[in-house]
Amino acid sequence: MTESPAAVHTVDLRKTYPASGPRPAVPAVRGIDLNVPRGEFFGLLGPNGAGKSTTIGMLTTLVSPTGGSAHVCGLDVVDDAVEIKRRIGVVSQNNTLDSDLTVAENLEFRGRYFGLGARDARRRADELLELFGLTEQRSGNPFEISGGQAKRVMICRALVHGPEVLFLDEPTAGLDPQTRANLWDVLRGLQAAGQTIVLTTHYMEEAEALCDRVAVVDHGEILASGTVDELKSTAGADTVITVAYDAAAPSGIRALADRDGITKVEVNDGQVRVFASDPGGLLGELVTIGSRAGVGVTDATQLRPSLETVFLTLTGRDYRE
Ligand SMILES: Nc1ncnc2c1ncn2[C@@H]1O[C@H](COP(=O)(O)OP(=O)(O)OP(=O)(O)O)[C@@H](O)[C@H]1O
Repeated sequence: MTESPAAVHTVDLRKTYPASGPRPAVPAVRGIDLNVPRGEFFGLLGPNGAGKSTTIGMLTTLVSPTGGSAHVCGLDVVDDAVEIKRRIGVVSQNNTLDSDLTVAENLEFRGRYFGLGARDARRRADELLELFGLTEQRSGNPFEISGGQAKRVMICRALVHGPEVLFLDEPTAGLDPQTRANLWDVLRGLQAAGQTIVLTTHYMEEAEALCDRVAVVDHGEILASGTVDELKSTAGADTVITVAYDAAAPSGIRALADRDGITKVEVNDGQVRVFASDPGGLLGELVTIGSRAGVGVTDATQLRPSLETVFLTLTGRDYRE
């Protein structure tokens, strides 16, 4: 038996948006290699402007690459765009439901577009609406329901034709925490049923909560990829303590770098950042070292190992900067 091709495979994938008037060309994606096997829940994680939407745009055939190659279900995103569209479902960031149609009609029309007969399209729409707890909204206008419900309708619409890969661009951006948690449950359920899912997110905790594997993207490049646990252990298993002093950091601070359990100490004027595999008592010590030198602490944070500390370790920048 031949193995079916990977859900997503890219080699040195690139996109440079051309210059326009005074605006210079934008190298949004700068050589990305991805391999997403079937059945996986894969996440592209990065801050705003990292190139996530552009990457997903190329994989879903909406944006044409300017370099490298990308295959989805073994098909080339440039040469086989029509066939790829039949094999994938796409949920974009904004509400793209048709306001002239009811919620159910949005799904039925999509079903008809993909070749289902009227009765099958209606049955499929009803099935999905029930599965997603949207039966009560079936006759409503898709712009008169909550943001979370609209997102669920968009996911239903993307699933009408039974796509092999579901792409979601920032599915929970702008949703409140409860709605986000509900949507996470929906997505987990889909994966448990065998759906391959590729999502983009700028929420660390979303990638951690959902994804089997994650690629951390910044400035159009992959900084690191792997399971969340792999990322934490290879790229930043450290707790990161940041302390702001009210004057230049005391000179004794740098000596901490020689101690077991401390990976790195960064001093930037009054701000000190300590990366530690064993952070026990360290925060108190940073305060004490300061007060001995007559320097007070104005702010202190301690981040436990997470994708956030991974990002900090990889880029030297706070994730939300
Ligand atoms: N159509 C376009 N024309 C020119 N530049 C663009 C276009 N679309 C995106 N860009 C630029 O490409 C870079 C990457 O943008 P992209 O939207 O892919 O990032 P992102 O990680 O998805 O961020 P966000 O979550 O904010 O959408 C940014 O600098 C952005 O301004």
